[in-house]
Amino acid sequence: MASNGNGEFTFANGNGTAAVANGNGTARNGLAKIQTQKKGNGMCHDDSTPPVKAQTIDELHSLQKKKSAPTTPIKGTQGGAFAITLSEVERQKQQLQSISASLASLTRETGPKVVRGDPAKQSETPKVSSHVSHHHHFTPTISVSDSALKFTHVLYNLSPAELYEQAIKYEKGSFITSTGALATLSGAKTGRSPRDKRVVKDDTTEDELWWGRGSPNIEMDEHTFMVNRERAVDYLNSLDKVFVNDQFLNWDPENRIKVRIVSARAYHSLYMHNMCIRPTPEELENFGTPDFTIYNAGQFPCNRYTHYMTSSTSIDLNLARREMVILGTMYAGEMKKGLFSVMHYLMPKRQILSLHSGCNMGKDGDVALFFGLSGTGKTTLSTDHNRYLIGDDEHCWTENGVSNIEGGCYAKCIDLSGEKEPDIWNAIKFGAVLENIVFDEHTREVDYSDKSVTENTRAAYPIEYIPNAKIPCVGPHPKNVILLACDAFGVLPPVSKLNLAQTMYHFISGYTALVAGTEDGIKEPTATFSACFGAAFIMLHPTKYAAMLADKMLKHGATGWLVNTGWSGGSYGSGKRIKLPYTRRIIDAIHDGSLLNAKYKKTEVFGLEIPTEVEGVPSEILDPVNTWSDKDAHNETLLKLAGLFKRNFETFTNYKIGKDNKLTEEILAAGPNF
Ligand SMILES: Nc1ncnc2c1ncn2[C@@H]1O[C@H](COP(=O)(O)OP(=O)(O)O)[C@@H](O)[C@H]1O
Ligand SMILES: C=C(OP(=O)(O)O)C(=O)O
Ligand SMILES: [Ca+2]
Ligand SMILES: [Mn+2]
Repeated sequence: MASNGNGEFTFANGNGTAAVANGNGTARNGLAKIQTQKKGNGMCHDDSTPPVKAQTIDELHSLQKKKSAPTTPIKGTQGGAFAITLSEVERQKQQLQSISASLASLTRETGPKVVRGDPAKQSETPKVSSHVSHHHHFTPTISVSDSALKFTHVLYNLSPAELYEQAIKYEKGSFITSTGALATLSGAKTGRSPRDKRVVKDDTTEDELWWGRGSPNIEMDEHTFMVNRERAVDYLNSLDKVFVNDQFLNWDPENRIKVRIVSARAYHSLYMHNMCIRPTPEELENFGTPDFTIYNAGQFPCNRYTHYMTSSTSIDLNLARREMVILGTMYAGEMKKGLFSVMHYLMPKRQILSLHSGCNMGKDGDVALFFGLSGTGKTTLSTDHNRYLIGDDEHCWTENGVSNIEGGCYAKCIDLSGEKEPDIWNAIKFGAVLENIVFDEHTREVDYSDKSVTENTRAAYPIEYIPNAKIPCVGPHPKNVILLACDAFGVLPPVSKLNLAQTMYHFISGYTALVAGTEDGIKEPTATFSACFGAAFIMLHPTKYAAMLADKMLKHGATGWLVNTGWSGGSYGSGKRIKLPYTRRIIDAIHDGSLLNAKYKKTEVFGLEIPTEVEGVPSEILDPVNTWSDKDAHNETLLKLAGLFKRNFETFTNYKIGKDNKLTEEILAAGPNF
């Protein structure tokens, strides 16, 4: 090695001849020239790029992360860096105390000690906060349990990127797909467990809620709730770390609910980050005490020796305590739909109607609601490239119009295709959670047709991932109320115009059909009736919601429609599902008003008004009987379904709907006649 006199060194190459630098920095023999320069201190430096401003690797790594911009100081503190620091410290302390109170055992006097941050990052000096009961002052005694000595690390409102890192590092089954979504597994449960959803029956709820036959509210007592709550809290505190999300529900600022979700998995934290409304830094600063708290200890089972427990899963709602406990299921939809149940209790108390529906708005401000049970098309049809998306699943209807309860969408993605549903397809990118999908182990490309894990594969993404989402997610009073039924019998028309009594009849019935093959033992289409198209989530008697809907539809002149997104040309097995583009044409014709003034005829048995023509849809499919080759089979199936409707409605014949008997009588008469 020799200096050439101007600070450059040349290296001898392999065959003993010196490589000579040429003018443009490349050695003549093709090897890159290594340039160095003599500095004042006589040491050698590579000056092709400015030197890094670090002396050690640790220092270098510390340069990589910039401190997040300081959030604005709490109102009332005067400017100056010192004041900001103080209030920031005080605010963080209050926040930790609030979380500590959430996680406190209700039987032990002290603990847990909560500390902010990842336990893996030892360098962070812990800001500890320990919950001390109001009744006792903390004095260490021998009765202090180990759990009171242990830190609970809290990962508070992490960003999607941080949650990705947590999931990938610590949760088996977490992967990044080729489009940047986080693929996860929800474990043994890949759908909701309605038979394990319990509600505390106390003096108040006994009178207020819907109990008994048909009701989704399976009773439990206060004590059993506390047993399960303690089990969940102890489990969460035994972990290295827990995730805490403080977020909002409902885009209507007057009726916004503050929710806290304490969970054990980054997957659950990211899911709720996407599904609830995300607070701004300022809103988070002034968050205070949550209105409702979820303890998600889903990995941990409930104790079968506990009273009322009938399986290892229990989803427990205590309205008085404003708490929900989840044991024995990691299906994320329990959290979303659990909070929806809470809204179905809180909102009607304020004369606000809560709706299990999608909602979108046209360019001219016309709003449509899409009611329907799981898989009937709420998400698919409310996500419409020509309209503004207000929300895909949960809404409120107030004196002022509609508002979305959530901040995200939860789409079924079995057989999802980019051509048919481009907006949902494109929303599955960085930040989106993909549950139980199957992907290529090398390319990480998702195979949406693969049902190996479950048929109920799902994508959860923030609503702003849909390009024409309406933010804030509110709109004026609905013009059209569309009831979706996926009729696997193939006898309901693709579209019917309903009068108010019919709308109420079908709303209370809440019909859809499960198809054979999805559940063991189901050999033919099975009718499901779920009052208000969401019996699993309502808390009051269905007639309460129905009366409110009738009232609002009448007042605002909304038109009801029944749309069959299910089978045509025969039942499941012989017929086919109605093509999505046809359903979309029908929905377009409802939105643009053309269907309101079309020519109609009345069907037999159900007495439904069906149009004779819809633009872009073959006219022969509009009356189902035309599509069946075996007319006798059609008539038989039609009567069979009508019978099921009748039998289901018997439960409601003794109830009055609304203030006058006239509406009740009209609704009873609006069902099938035969
Ligand atoms: N004609 C149709 N109308 C609506 N959805 C259809 C139709 N045919 C097939 N589908 C499929 O049915 C599913 C509807 O699911 P989704 O919109 O998520 O329902 P929901 O939100 O009501 O649970 C989607 O996978 C969609 O692609
Ligand atoms: C999450 C759910 O909602 P939907 O199927 O209506 O989208 C569910 O029912 O579990
Ligand atoms: Ca549903
Ligand atoms: Mn949906």
